[in-house]
This record gives sequence, C-alpha cells and structure tokens, in this order.
Amino acid sequence: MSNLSNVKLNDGLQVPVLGYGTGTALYQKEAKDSVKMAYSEAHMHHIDCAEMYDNEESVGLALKELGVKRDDVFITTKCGSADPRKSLEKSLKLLGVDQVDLYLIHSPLLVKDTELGKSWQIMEELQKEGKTKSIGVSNYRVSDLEEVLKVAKVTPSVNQIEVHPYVYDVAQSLIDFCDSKGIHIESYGPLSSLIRHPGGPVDPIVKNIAQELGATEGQVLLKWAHQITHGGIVLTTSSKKERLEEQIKAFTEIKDLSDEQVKAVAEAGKKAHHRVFMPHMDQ
Ligand SMILES: NC(=O)C1=CN([C@@H]2O[C@H](COP(=O)(O)OP(=O)(O)OC[C@H]3O[C@@H](n4cnc5c(N)ncnc54)[C@H](O)[C@@H]3O)[C@@H](O)[C@H]2O)C=CC1
Ligand SMILES: O=CCc1c[nH]c2ccccc12
Repeated sequence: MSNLSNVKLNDGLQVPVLGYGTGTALYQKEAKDSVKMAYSEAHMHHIDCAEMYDNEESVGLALKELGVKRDDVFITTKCGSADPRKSLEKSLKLLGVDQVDLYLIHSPLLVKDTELGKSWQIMEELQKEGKTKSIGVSNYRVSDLEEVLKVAKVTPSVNQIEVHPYVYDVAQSLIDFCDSKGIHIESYGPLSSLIRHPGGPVDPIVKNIAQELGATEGQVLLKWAHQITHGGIVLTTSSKKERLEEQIKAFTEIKDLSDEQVKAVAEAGKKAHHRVFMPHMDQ
C-alpha cells in the first residue's frame, strides 16, 4: 500500500496528491490493463479520466475486474462537451459508478464565452444531485475563472492545468490567482522538460538538484510541480510499474526541494517557453 498524502480541497474533499493519468499514453482506448497494474501493483488509487480520452469504459472495467470498493478509489473525469449533464450521465454509465469524486469542465473552449457562467451553474446542480462530490475546471485562464466566479455559488475546487518549468512564465500569474481564490492546482505534463523538450536550460539545474537530494530527475520535476503550486496535486503516468513506484517515492521518501532549489528551476524554465497542450493557455 502506498502511503501517499492527501490534499484537502476547498470543499473538504481529500485527494491523493499524485494521480494516475489515462490521457496521454498510446493505450487510450485500452486503459484497462494499465489501470489494473497502476491500482493493484503500484497502489495508484487516484485515476484521472476524461470523456475525450474515449477510455472510460476500459477504466470502469479495470476497477470492476479488480473488485475495487468504490471508496477505495478516487475517480476524476472531465466533461468533453458543452453539456455537462449529458456528458456526466454518459461517463457514469461507462465508468460503472453512481458518482465520481471530481468532475471538471475539460476546457473553456468547449463552452461559448457568454455561457461559462451558465455551464458552471449546471456543474453546481450536478454536485447538489450527488453525481459528483466535487466540481472544478481544467485549462481555465484568469479571465475564464472571473466569468465563472461572477455567478458561482460554489468556487471551483481545482483548475487542472499544464505545469512544468517551460510554461511557468505564463502559469505563474494563474497559479497565484487560483491561490488567492482557494482553487487548488492540479498539474499535468509535469515531466515535459525531461521527456518532451530535453537538452534545454532546465536540465542541468534539475540534474544537480537530483544529485543533491539523492533523487531522479523525474522525481525532482514532480516535486517541483507540487511545490511551485503551493502543495498542489500532480498527475503523471506510465505503463511501467517501476516508474510508477519511483513517482510515488517522490512523495513518500524524497525530501522537499529547498526554496532556493524551487526558484532555480523556475528561473531556468523562464529562459524558454514550450507549451505541449492547449495553446489557448498562452493567449
Ligand atoms: N486536462 C488536460 O487538458 C490534460 C490532462 N492530462 C492528464 O494528465 C495526465 C498526465 O499527463 P502527462 O503529460 O502524461 O504527464 P507527464 O509529463 O508526467 O508525462 C508522462 C509520460 O512520461 C513518461 N515517463 C514517465 N516517467 C518517465 C521517466 N522517468 N523517464 C522517461 N519517461 C517517463 C510516461 O511513459 C508518460 O508517457 C494525463 O494522462 C491526463 O490524465 C494531460 C494532458 C492534458
Ligand atoms: O487532456 C488533454 C490531452 C489529451 C490527451 N488525449 C486526448 C484526447 C482528446 C482530447 C484531449 C486529449
């Protein structure tokens, strides 16, 4: 059993600090075997799904075949349409559950600019009806959040966004805004400097810190995403058990980066800009 700590959201819900992503691997549709391995062998009990990944049925089957009790897994899924009610009802059926733990609007671009408030009100209804414990957003900019907050009775619990050193120049002000409103950050793409843009200014800094902490470079990047977002949730993935164990150890065995180390990675990151997903986040 991993002893990952929880992050407490603004509505009181506890979320395991590290989540297993099902969105960016090659096995999108056939997530079943990977989720089974991640849950049963690496003890990753927080699974991040989305309607758009087209694999919710596989994730549901994985949990069913493992005989996982509903309370023993934290399930996030995301609305991939302009109609959160219709999307969530479909997702619940595919996942084989009555309720998800966290439901997010995947992107503000799914919704007309003028309807960001209206779609948020539907999210609030879905939470009230018990179809999801917590509600949040993904890939929302400050301006999108301001629209939501104009009408919100419930403040979004999270904003799931791309966080790694090469987007920190742009992400910094959004992270600070979310912090000021009590909206937790969920970081995706945290390993991007290492695996998607190697050879840049961040690499030598991360390598040094890894040596100082007795950690791997991947572990340093996961911790950095957690710490730069003031204790946020981090999403990663792998189909290899050994890598998942290494990722978990980042949060159970490796000590925190010092403030100076966190700052050194941030400063190196600002020397280049590489966004991997969701170009609108740079607008
Ligand atoms: N809301 C959104 O728009 C988005 C959400 N996500 C969610 O976040 C999850 C994680 O995002 P990722 O970009 O996949 O995270 P990530 O930046 O941690 O990359 C994971 C990738 O790195 C590889 N990897 C893991 N450890 C490694 C190591 N030590 N050395 C080399 N390669 C390694 C894995 O095989 C995997 O392909 C997704 O699966 C998805 O659930 C991802 C992108 C967009
Ligand atoms: O969640 C963001 C990235 C992503 C990974 N797989 C898909 C499929 C469809 C839309 C977005 C994504």
